[in-house]
Amino acid sequence: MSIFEIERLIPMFLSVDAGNSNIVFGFNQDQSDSWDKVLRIETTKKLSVFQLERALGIFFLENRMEPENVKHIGLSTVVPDLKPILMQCCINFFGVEPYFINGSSYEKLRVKTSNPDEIGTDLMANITAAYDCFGDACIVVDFGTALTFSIVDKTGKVIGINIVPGIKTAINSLFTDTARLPKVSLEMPPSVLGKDTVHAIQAGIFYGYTGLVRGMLHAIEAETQTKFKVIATGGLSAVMQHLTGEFAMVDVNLTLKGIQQITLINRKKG
Ligand SMILES: Nc1ncnc2c1ncn2[C@@H]1O[C@H](COP(=O)(O)OP(=O)(O)OP(=O)(O)O)[C@@H](O)[C@H]1O
Ligand SMILES: CC(C)(CO)[C@@H](O)C(=O)NCCC(=O)O
Ligand SMILES: [K+]
Repeated sequence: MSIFEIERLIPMFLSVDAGNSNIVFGFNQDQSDSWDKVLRIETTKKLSVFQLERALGIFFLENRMEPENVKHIGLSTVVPDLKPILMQCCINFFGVEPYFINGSSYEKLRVKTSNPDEIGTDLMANITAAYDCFGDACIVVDFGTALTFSIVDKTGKVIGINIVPGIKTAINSLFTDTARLPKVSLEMPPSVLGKDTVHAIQAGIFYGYTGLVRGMLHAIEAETQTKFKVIATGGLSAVMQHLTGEFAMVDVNLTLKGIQQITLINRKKG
């Protein structure tokens, strides 16, 4: 049997994480913990089913993957308008109807929330995967369009959420909401003392967000009198290298994992 024939037999799970900046398609070879095949598509206002199918088609060709191998799909979207487009795209391209994560998806989980219809499904995916990993009091810090903190006690109860403008969102808002400030790249400046406008913004953002994250974690631990395991995720966790000392773990695939876990628990019969 050739390697390609073997690959053809391996069933895959697809987690779709539709956020405000990116739609992430993560492919997982059943139950294993590898998310090495990931397609990111920018979340734009006029995204069509056709555009998504074309992007998937190219990705599958490049990676020598077969749409028929995808047997199960879990879908989380925090952009309501994307739901019908993504559902249709999955049905057309894979012939599979996705499991759509919503406020009723959490009943069988070990984690509990008192606000299932309001909390973002991406945050619940993060929380599910983090608690599955630690089984203890934990905080998920997600560096996405929004910078979020999801706080879980040792019993798995979600005891709080914090939402802050994400790092890129903050940089972009300085550019769009002022007359003279430029759009700057996400780079650590040479010094905290900004000597020109670009460095002034970069230093403000990098040192400011470092302090914000440390300050939030400190305030949460002080108020709850609890020591938490802290796990970071989100594309921008990579640019906050100087914060790694704060985290027990960094896992950029946390949301994809949680989407898979919530889907499999709900799809299991009985
Ligand atoms: N390694 C990286 N280095 C720099 N920027 C990155 C990296 N990976 C992702 N990004 C950018 O970081 C931003 C955040 O990415 P991430 O996928 O965590 O969240 P997002 O999709 O923007 O958030 P949301 O899920 O809220 O839409 C995006 O604008 C993305 O383009
Ligand atoms: C906070 C974001 C934008 C993070 O992606 C998303 O989870 C969301 O839109 N949540 C809804 C509000 C809430 O979680 O309380
Ligand atoms: K995200």
